[in-house]
Amino acid sequence: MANAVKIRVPGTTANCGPGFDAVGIACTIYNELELSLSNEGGISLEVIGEGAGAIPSDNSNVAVKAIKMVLAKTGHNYQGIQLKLTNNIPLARGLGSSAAAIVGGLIAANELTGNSLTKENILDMATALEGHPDNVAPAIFGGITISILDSGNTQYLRFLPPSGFSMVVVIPAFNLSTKAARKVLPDSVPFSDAAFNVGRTALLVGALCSGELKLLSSALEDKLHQPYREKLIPGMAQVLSAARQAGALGAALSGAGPCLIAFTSSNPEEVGHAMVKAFRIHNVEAKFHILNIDTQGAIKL
Ligand SMILES: Nc1ncnc2c1ncn2[C@@H]1O[C@H](COP(=O)(O)OP(=O)(O)O)[C@@H](O)[C@H]1O
Ligand SMILES: N[C@@H](CCOP(=O)(O)O)C(=O)O
Repeated sequence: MANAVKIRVPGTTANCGPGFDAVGIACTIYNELELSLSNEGGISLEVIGEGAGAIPSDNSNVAVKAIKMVLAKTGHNYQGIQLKLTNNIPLARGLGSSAAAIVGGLIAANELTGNSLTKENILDMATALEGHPDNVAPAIFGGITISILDSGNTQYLRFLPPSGFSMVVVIPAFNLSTKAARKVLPDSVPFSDAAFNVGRTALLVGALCSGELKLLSSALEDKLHQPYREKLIPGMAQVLSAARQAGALGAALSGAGPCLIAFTSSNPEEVGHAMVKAFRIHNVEAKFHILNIDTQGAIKL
C-alpha cells in the first residue's frame, strides 16, 4: 500500500545510576516500525524478532496508542492501521522497548499526516504516554539527554561526551516490567538519600560532559531506586561489583532493570563475561551486548 513510512528508533538506557527519571542515553540497538494508514480496515500487526507472539495487536498496543494520539491531534480519521515491527530491543528488560514503540508510532504517524508536529511536540506526547521522559528523549534526539517535566512540558538538554566509552549491557533471561519495578519504590526517602543523589547526578552529568570518566565510579552510585529494586534481580550487587573488578569505570541498573549496564573505555568483552559469570552463580542465565552511544535518535529510513 502507498502512504507507508519506515522509522528506526534506538533503544535507551535510563537513569544511569542516580539520574532517576531524568538521565538517558540512546544506544546502538534498534527497532524498526513500518506504518501504513488507510481509510478502511482495522489494526493489523506483524512482529519480527523480539516480542513476536507477545505484543498485542489491539488498542492496548503502545505504538497503536501513539499513532491514534497523532491522528486525534492532527484531525485525521484513518481507520486502517497496518504495522510491521522489526524488533531487536528486548521487551521489559530496561532498554526502553516501550519508549521505542511509542516514539516510532508518533513519528511515523506524524510523517504520514503532513509533519505538522515538531520534535518537541512529539517529546511532550511521548512523555505523556510513557509516564517519564528519560527514555523517550534520547530515543527521539539520540546522544545523552537530561529531561524533566515542567508544568506539563518536557524540558531537555542533549549532548555528546567529548571522549567515547562502550556500554556493556547484560541481559538476564527474565522480564521485569517497568510498572512492577516502580511499584517497589517508596513514597518518600530520607533527606540524606536525596542529597546523596543530587550530588551524584551533578557529578554524573559533569563527568559525561567533560570526559572525566574516572569519576563515573562514584557518579553512578544511587540511593533512590536501585536499593529497592535489588530484591527483584538475583545477584544484582555481585554482578555490578564483578563489572567494576573486571575494569569497568562504573556500573548500574539499566532503566528499571533487569538489565545491568557497565561503562568502560578499554575491555568490554572481559567486563561482559565477568558479569554473565556473576549472574550464573545466582542461577540466572544472561547474555551481553556491547553498545555505543547512538547519535542520531529516531530517523526515517
Ligand atoms: N515494539 C513494540 N511494539 C509495541 N509494544 C511494545 C513494543 N515493545 C514493547 N512494547 C510494550 O512495552 C512493554 C514493555 O515496557 P516496559 O515494561 O516499560 O519495559 P522496557 O524497559 O522494555 O520499556 C511490553 O510488555 C509491551 O507491552
Ligand atoms: N526512570 C524509569 C526508567 C525506566 O526505563 P525502562 O527502560 O526500564 O522502561 C524507571 O526507572 O522506572
